Amino acid sequence: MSAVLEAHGLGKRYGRRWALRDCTIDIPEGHVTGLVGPNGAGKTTLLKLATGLLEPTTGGIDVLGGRPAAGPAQLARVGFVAQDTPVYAALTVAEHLRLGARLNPGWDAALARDRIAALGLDPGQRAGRLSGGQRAQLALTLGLAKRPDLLILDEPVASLDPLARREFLQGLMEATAEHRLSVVLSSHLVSDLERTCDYLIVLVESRVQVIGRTEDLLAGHHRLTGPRHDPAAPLLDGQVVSARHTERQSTFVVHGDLPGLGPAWTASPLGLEDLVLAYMDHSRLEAQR
Ligand SMILES: Nc1ncnc2c1ncn2[C@@H]1O[C@H](COP(=O)(O)OP(=O)(O)OP(=O)(O)O)[C@@H](O)[C@H]1O
Repeated sequence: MSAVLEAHGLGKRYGRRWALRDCTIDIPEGHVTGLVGPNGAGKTTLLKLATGLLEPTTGGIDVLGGRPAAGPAQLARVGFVAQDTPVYAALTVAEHLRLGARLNPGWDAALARDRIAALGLDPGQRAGRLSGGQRAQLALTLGLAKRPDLLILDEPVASLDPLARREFLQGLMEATAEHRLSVVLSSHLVSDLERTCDYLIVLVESRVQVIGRTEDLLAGHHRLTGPRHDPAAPLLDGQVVSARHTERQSTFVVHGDLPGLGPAWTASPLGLEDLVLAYMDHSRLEAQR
């Protein structure tokens, strides 16, 4: 299966500060990939490198087997909805669709029209008068009607209320199921991605912490809980993602095969949010510095 996005040793520096470092990524086609990380982690930088809006300082990145924005054919295959869902405030919804038709060779006019109708948007309404959620939906419609092979969305739901968020992500999932489409979607909220994404990248402090299919990641991580300072504590060489201790108890998030556990220890599965939080754990990041 070919990669929609492949990066090796990718880095981007602004002045003396690295926004992205040593980034090695391989995303196979056909996935909805969640790019998760706190504010300032480097998510937008990675997405801009993928769309050719930025040039790498180190390493390289291929998108759909070619250099980002290498030419008209490559540009037509990648859709990008930037942060804050940019639309033209003075143009109406219908004018946006006409502009999309003029700018994109593979424009699917029926898809755009039907989606706008299904959303109940008034074609004569100026985009500046739409709500944040409606603007996001308009921007998503423009991205989908371009009929790209890869759609890149930078924090598309950040400004939406929970209901609008759910509707937006639902619309995105339906669209990806209907048209053969890979999606990379950034967010700093894991709960948004739990239902939507089947591939995950956790990016913290400019570095990729973990990447893979969500079901493999969830199957390959456990929470271990047991007594603190236990001489019979499990051997966890190199497996610990995060460690928390109270006076009496230790809790570890570990990856890989479960070690042998003494009777005082329990292992339990992790949810996606716990997994992401473990990789964001501050003490883990301290150790990387
Ligand atoms: N044009 C720029 N000039 C200098 N530094 C920048 C520039 N753009 C981003 N940075 C820095 O690079 C780092 C990564 O920024 P980036 O926007 O990629 O993060 P992010 O994960 O998308 O954050 P957010 O969730 O807040 O959007 C930050 O420390 C940011 O301050």
